Amino acid sequence: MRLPPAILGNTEEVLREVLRFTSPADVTLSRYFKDHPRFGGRERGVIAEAVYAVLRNKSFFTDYAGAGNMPSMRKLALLGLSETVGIDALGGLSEDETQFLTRIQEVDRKLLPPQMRANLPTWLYEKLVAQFGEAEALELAEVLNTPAPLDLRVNSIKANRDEVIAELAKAPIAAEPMPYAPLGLRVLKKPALQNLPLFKEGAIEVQDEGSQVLAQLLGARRGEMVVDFCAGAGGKTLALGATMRNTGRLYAFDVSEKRLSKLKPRLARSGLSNVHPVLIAHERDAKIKRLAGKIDRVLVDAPCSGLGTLRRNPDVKWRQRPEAVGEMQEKQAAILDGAARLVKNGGRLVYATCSLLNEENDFIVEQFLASHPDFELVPASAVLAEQKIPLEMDKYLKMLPHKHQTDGFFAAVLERKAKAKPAPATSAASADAAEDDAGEEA
Ligand SMILES: C[S@@+](CC[C@H](N)C(=O)[O-])C[C@H]1O[C@@H](n2cnc3c(N)ncnc32)[C@H](O)[C@@H]1O
Repeated sequence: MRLPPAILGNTEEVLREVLRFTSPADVTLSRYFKDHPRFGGRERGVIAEAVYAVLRNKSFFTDYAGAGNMPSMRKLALLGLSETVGIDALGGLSEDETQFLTRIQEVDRKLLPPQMRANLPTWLYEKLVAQFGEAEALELAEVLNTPAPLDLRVNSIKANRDEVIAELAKAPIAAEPMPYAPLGLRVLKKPALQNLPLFKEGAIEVQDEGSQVLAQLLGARRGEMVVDFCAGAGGKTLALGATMRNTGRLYAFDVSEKRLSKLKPRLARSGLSNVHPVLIAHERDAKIKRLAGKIDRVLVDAPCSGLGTLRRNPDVKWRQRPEAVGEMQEKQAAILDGAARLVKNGGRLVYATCSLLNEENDFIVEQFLASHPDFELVPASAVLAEQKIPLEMDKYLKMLPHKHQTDGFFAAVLERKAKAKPAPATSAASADAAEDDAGEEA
């Protein structure tokens, strides 16, 4: 079905605003749709997808939209729309516009210069090539520039995976179990879920498979004291609460009141009563102090560049600055250090990000281990085996879009060494051992 010709002008209008990069693209789009309430669901979807297509392909599109007399923003809007719905669905195009789109469709994108093919800013392209090598960086970039699938987590407090598949099928919505997350389902199209009883009653939550695996890596158990240090709107908190079978105590800390407030309705739907949201001022807040050394498991899902989520947030690559990565590192190290104080002897601390950059991942963990000799790394491979998750990993969990069809996630499991029992001071040897122990704890 052909789209109304006016949609081109609207896409151009909102695109101009989005490409100023003064706020996240989803925020600008929601504001625009609020100001233009006449759009139906389909039109909103088409405009939003066209804007996202431009963000994903910006290097290539801007290069081709630069030449000629047609205004470049109109060309970008045309390119975004034709990428999403195809040229034939666009009504009222001039001959010039049709010719322009046909010419671009004929370009073999595989022959473009590598960075244009990757559609990444220079600084990021260079970092990814240095880390992965050019061939893999291009493979990664290609997947990062495609829309993410829709993943669900079944809330095991309310239902099991088979029940949810059967219930979705009645809608009818096709969903299949995911390979790594034991409660994960991938929905084959992208239907609206908000009005389904399954959603309203808290039997399902939208959550990327990688995020589900990451929560699982903490290994939270029934009756434990657990802290989700950077809980945000609670994506991982809800998964942890269900893993704990709604027992024990799960503190959800965050410095953002706005984000924590988004956790509240999700919590109400989930049926969990073991979660305690706590607004903290910073990672050394006095509210944290009283829990020092008492917590079994702490998750630090640290604030990061978010570059692992480009499939969902393609504007991030254009909005993020290389200098910001350095600022993030300082914050990440400080939060990890603050959170580590909570962990009891023998307890576990998981440091995680949704970044692809070693600087925010391996580097932060290595720096932490060097300055915290009372912690040691537990290889992710061992924890995944414990959790029966069929993923081949080494020291760290590294979920990658081109390998695992998830967002990019990093996680490291750190364990506070159990304090050795004081040896009876009857011999010189045991006195030496006690002294060594004291040195380690200092
Ligand atoms: C990656 S997001 C967390 C996402 C969340 N865990 C989820 O699964 O939906 C990082 C969070 O860290 C929070 N944050 C930033 N600085 C913090 C600090 N010093 N202490 C605790 N949380 C902090 C941010 O407000 C943000 O919500």
